[in-house]
Amino acid sequence: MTEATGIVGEFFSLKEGTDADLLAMQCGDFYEFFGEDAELVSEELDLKVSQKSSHGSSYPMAGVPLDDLTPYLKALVERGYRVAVADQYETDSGHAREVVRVVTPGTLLETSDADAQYLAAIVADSSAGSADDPAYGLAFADVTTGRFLVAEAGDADETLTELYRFDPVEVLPGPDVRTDDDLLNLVRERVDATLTLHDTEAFAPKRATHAVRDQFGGETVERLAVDEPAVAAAGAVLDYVEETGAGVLASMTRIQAHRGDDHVTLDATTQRNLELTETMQGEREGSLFATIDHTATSAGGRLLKEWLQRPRRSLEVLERRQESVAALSTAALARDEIQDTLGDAYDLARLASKASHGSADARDLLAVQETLGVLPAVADAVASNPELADSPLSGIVDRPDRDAARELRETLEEAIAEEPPSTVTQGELLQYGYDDELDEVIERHDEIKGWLDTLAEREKRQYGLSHVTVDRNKTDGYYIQVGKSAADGVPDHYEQIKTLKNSKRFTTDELEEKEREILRLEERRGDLEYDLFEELREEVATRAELLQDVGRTLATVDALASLATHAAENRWVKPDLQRGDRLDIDQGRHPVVEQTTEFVPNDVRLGPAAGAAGQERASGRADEDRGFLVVTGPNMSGKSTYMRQVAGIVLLAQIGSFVPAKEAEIGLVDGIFTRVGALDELAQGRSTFMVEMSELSNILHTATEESLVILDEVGRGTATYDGISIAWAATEYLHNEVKAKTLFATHYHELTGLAERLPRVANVHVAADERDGDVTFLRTVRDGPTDRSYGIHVADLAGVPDPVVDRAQDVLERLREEKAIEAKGGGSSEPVQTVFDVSSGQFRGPANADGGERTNGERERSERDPHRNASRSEGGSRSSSEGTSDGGDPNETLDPDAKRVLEDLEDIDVNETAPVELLSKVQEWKRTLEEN
Ligand SMILES: Nc1ncnc2c1ncn2[C@@H]1O[C@H](COP(=O)(O)OP(=O)(O)OP(=O)(O)O)[C@@H](O)[C@H]1O
Repeated sequence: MTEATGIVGEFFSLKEGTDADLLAMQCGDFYEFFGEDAELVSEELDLKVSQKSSHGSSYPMAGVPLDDLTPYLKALVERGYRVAVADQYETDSGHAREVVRVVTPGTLLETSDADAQYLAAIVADSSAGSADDPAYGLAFADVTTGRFLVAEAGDADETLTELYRFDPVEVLPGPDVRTDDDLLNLVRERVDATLTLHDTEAFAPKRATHAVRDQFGGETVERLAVDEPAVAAAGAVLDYVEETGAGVLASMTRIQAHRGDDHVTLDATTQRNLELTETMQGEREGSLFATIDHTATSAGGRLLKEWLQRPRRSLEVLERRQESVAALSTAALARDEIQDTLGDAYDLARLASKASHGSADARDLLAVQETLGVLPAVADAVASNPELADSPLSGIVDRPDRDAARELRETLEEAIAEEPPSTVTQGELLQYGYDDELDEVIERHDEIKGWLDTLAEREKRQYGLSHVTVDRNKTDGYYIQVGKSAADGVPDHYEQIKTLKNSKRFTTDELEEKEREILRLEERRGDLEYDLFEELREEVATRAELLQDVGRTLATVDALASLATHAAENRWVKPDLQRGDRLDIDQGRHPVVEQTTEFVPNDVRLGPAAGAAGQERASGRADEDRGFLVVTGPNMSGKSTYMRQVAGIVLLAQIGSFVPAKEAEIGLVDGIFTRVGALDELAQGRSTFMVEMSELSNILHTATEESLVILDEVGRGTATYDGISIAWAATEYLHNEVKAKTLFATHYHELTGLAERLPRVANVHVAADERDGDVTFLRTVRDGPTDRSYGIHVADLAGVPDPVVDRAQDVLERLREEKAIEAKGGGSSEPVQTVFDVSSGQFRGPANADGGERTNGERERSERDPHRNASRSEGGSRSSSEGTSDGGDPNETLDPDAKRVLEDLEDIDVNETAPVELLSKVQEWKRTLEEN
């Protein structure tokens, strides 16, 4: 195919010169795809394929009109393709074509998504970190807004954390990273980004440093104070943006270092577990962000999301935000007014990028003008409310150069027409009075237009004609149309051009001359306006930094007003932020669950007691220093919700938000770490236990004394004894070595004993009430451990058939009575594991585990109440009601499926089976019983 000549040959040779997946080549008024590209595009976008013959061969061809390329490009890039665009231009000898741009996920400007669209680069730093786990330098650029950041990560985990936080759409791995399959696989797994191999030389430190200096100024590298790999990553990103021809370098006006130290560490797992921006099921609805987002603008929403993903550690920064939120939450009317005003604002940072790229049209500049006008309106609203005027908001609205913003707004106001068209080549973009030459053209144009508008009237009067109209169309140009009845009476100088059913069309020399002039003027006006508009657009592009400043200010006010709205509408309070270890939340609630549930508030207290009388709430012991809470309670009681609520409140406090509580004192944390159930990973085919342990390992390595750690059922991915041992050891380590504030929910009641041994460990439990076999969840957290798990009750609630529930109850009671786990061998001081032989209902010691004499447990199963099953049979399943009223062996009367389930149940060794496995067993039994 590559031997094709002519236009197809040109296509293939241009395609060969680019590493893009697809090429769209301009051919006159169309962009065409040929060969395989045509087939692929037609499949993806439902385009019609035709055949193009070229020198005896035929090639598939698909095309889109010139002006329609953008939506097709967008759709292809969003499907992960990189698309090269070749434009046609005139030469002395005809046409030539050249690739002017490669559009990729990270360089697509035409996005309709409000989220940031980061392009990232990762460079390994083998001089730092260990040889097999080096440090990394990272750069993130959002071409749609011009935002540019560099960051450093100590190891691969931190790299993934940053990637997850910025959620890039395209990643450029540096030369060393390309060969690191483990890291690349993790990147692929964690972020939904296209991986692009960009020219290795662009990552070379010298070249990259040059690029960074050229773009951001001579002192940049020193100012950023980051190591070479981060600069290399930034340089590679700049090079890539330039090479792909996105043309937005002008809007990249600033580079900032994103420092982990300024932010709360939130590893990728924690961001996911806390459902910050999407739920575990991947839905936006139900996430913390969706719950608290009341922003009026897309830039405000983007900023609020960024705050959630990057909570702060600086008390000063947070207190400033809090003060603004506090002022806005009480000044309800002013807040409404500000939010209304913000409703008129457009996304200035994105408009600045479009102006730099040269794709902004007159409506975009009008949007810039209108949005610049929002700033003084917001500033006035702030100034005229004493509470807001006294808050840090006054400083925020004064931060951009307000005079420069006003001047640019006035320039645009004088220039842009009130309702400009979306095309920029056909005039009517600019106002009268903006340019003398243009004014002359407009005046002359208006004059002729006036002459044309009154021509019909004049002709009627002068020649006594009725039914005369003057109009214009593409084929006839301007014409005088006369009704049939009057058409015979037209003067001689009328020249007939067309006969219609009820009328005739004429022209005159004078009309033709005016037509020529008006066409000439229109063309002149189009050219002149385009030139003037381009100058104006360039002027706007040079003010990119100002636009970004104003955009950021409006977004900040929007995000703060959103926090204030949520606080006011949901009775949230301002937390008292402090340095130190205290965490004292009075009647806290879960920020998301409280929206849909009658929520029972709960207290939490961790860290040193204040000693004041008021601190006796949660524990009743004001003097203790508790740093580690073991949270027990029945299944479904609310343990996870309680712990997530604590993490959520701390996180909200550290973005400057109010929190769902009656009162809260919060010692700032440097990181929030969570490890919660990993059932979701099972679906991805990873070992649950392996995932659980690597997450635990990460926490034990990374958390510090100032961190908050949430562990939900660590150890349940393995057999009970292993699980308990791991949970026990992890608790000791977190308590003694790491000293992080920790909440640990567990079903291992053995762990509650740790409170006796470790001074800062305390037990709390989520209470449930059991009366006559019915369990009521109270959702209240109380001090002390719980004694039971009520798991069987939950199995019952979930619809597990009665015989299974009853049998489980039976086994449980026996285990309790016989204290199986605590049993000791006869006379020996060594603990001996005892096996409960479910078929005989007896306990056996290890020596005779194969069926010998029993050493523990005297009571025979037959001694037990044989009617137990019958007592639950009312309304129960068929097998239970058939079974047990005659006092014989209940199993005898069961059908074969139910028997098989019971046999299975008997075979299973509860202590040596992972809970997850048990759960799937129960599901299998349930299915078997339901099917018959
Ligand atoms: N304080 C509360 N007020 C009202 N509803 C609550 C409260 N806490 C939890 N719930 C609700 O109770 C249900 C169970 O909560 P959760 O999942 O936290 O229980 P759990 O004890 O962690 O369960 P398991 O041990 O089975 O994992 C959820 O539907 C939750 O919305």
